[in-house]
Amino acid sequence: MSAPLIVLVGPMGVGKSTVGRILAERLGTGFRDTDDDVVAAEGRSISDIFVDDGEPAFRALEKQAVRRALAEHEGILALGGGAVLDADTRALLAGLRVVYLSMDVEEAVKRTGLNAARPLLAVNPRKQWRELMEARRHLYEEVATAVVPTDGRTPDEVAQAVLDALQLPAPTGGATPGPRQEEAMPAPVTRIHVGGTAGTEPYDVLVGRQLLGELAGLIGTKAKRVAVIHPEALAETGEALRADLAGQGYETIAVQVPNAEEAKTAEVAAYCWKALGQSGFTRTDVIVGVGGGATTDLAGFVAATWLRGVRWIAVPTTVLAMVDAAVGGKTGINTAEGKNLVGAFHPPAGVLCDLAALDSLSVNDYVSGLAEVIKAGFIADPVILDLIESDPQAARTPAGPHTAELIERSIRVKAEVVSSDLKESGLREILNYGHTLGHAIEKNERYKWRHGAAVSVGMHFAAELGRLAGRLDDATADRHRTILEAVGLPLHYRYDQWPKLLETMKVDKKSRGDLLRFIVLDGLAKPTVLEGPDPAVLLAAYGEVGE
Ligand SMILES: NC(=O)c1ccc[n+]([C@@H]2O[C@H](COP(=O)([O-])OP(=O)(O)OC[C@H]3O[C@@H](n4cnc5c(N)ncnc54)[C@H](O)[C@@H]3O)[C@@H](O)[C@H]2O)c1
Ligand SMILES: O=C(O)C(=O)C[C@@H](O)[C@H](O)[C@H](O)COP(=O)(O)O
Repeated sequence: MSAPLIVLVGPMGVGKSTVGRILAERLGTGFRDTDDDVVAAEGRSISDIFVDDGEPAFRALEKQAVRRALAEHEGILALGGGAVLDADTRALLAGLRVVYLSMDVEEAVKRTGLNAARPLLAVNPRKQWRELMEARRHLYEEVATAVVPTDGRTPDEVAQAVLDALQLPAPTGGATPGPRQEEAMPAPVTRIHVGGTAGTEPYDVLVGRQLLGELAGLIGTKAKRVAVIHPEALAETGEALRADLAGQGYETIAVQVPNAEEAKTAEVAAYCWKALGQSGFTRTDVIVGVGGGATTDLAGFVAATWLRGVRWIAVPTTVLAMVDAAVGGKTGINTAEGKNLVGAFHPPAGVLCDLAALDSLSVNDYVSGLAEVIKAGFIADPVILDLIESDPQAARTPAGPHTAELIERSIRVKAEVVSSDLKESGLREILNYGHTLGHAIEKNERYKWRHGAAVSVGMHFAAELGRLAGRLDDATADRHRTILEAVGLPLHYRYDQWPKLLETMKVDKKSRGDLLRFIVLDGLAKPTVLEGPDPAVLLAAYGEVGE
């Protein structure tokens, strides 16, 4: 992976571009400016972007431009004045030679004045400058390996001061080697392969950080248009992705859909189809679904149905979507009669699980995703259960010591199953552990419960059913309660709702005619099907769950 030789940060007007060009010339390397990148990608000035779209929109574009430039550029890189406001950007600068070019307020007002090309200083420059610097100075200092004052110096003198501060001699020929290359190691990426079955293409699930650079490669060169479908909560991310892809030459649209289950409706699917139709989306074009499982289920379904199937890429941003929803090609929407009743098997062309996305999840949504992780533990990989039980509190946050391992292990479980049975003709049914009752609870709650919470209650029920049916030992059945409770997932639901839940379970996708079918365990990691259980056993199992 490449890294810039020197990164220049500092306030607007300090001379990063002028000094950067001089440094590039002296060091025999190239110069790049992320503000220029944004302007080129958008075809508008920065002032216009601020005025038309607002500062948050500009910051999102800037963040993508910085990320891309850091990954691609080996010379001198100047960042926009506010780039360091973003915590992810600051993290990306760790280990690089970063020089903060500073200047005092008098010099700043002299240099910037009422320059309309600098939108943040358009009114009362002296006061605004002070406020800006109060907010930013410590951030420049945080990322800098050297601070070089520019007051009273010519650009040539500043460039020399930078070389002196970094102890970099200007070479007599050729470029100076990149900075501390052994320290700027690429972040590890795990690649989990999903085999193609039933005439579908194989694909990979990538787990790591800074993965969005992989997107264009997955979209490929045959696509002319890309539609980024994202939920309201990820408006900034969706727009940043769209702008990044636009900067790479694709015609792009961002399609914002409601958060969570409200997106999984025929009306929202129709809204997406309309957006595709109006943009002239053809069979070679590509949909990117970025968001939680509800969004990836919808985006995949829209991809499956538009022109009878176009390629799509999943960018899951919740634990649940990474470990389950985005992998395996089950796409769909809900109807008034039940969960996921309309859908298609339509695998993605690739899945990018960028673990950094998890940092903005609410605890509730993070923990909800653990239900599917725990499911993978009970049906196939008990090491998952051991890891969670070793510190359940730590497992509740993305900062926990086993986050990446838990996610990767769960994806491997899913990948192995769907690689051999895409269309759920047998083995795949085991992934529905806890879902028969779980889906009925979701419907009963009009989808106000998170899927993971409902599946948690459903797994408790399945464990009790397995125990009462004489299949599951007490220790493993009890382990369901302790682990689910330890991470803060629910075990119980309203007892009086049983008749309604039973009715809904009759239209579960595993039912055959009037025969109810459940996934239960014959023992730890030994899932099996329980067909047509005695109604009295069902009720007794629910007796343990109902309250
Ligand atoms: N297709 C499958 O195989 C499969 C498997 C499991 C679950 N699912 C489906 O997945 C859905 C549940 O997915 P989920 O638990 O991810 O919920 P979700 O998609 O409803 O997301 C939960 C909330 O988090 C928001 N969000 C998403 N990413 C965020 C982020 N990084 N930061 C902040 N907020 C963020 C969403 O907008 C939403 O409001 C259900 O519809 C379920 O049926 C499908
Ligand atoms: O991938 C599967 O197969 C699953 O069953 C995974 C489940 O966790 C997921 O909730 C899935 O959407 C359920 O599918 P459904 O066919 O029961 O609607």
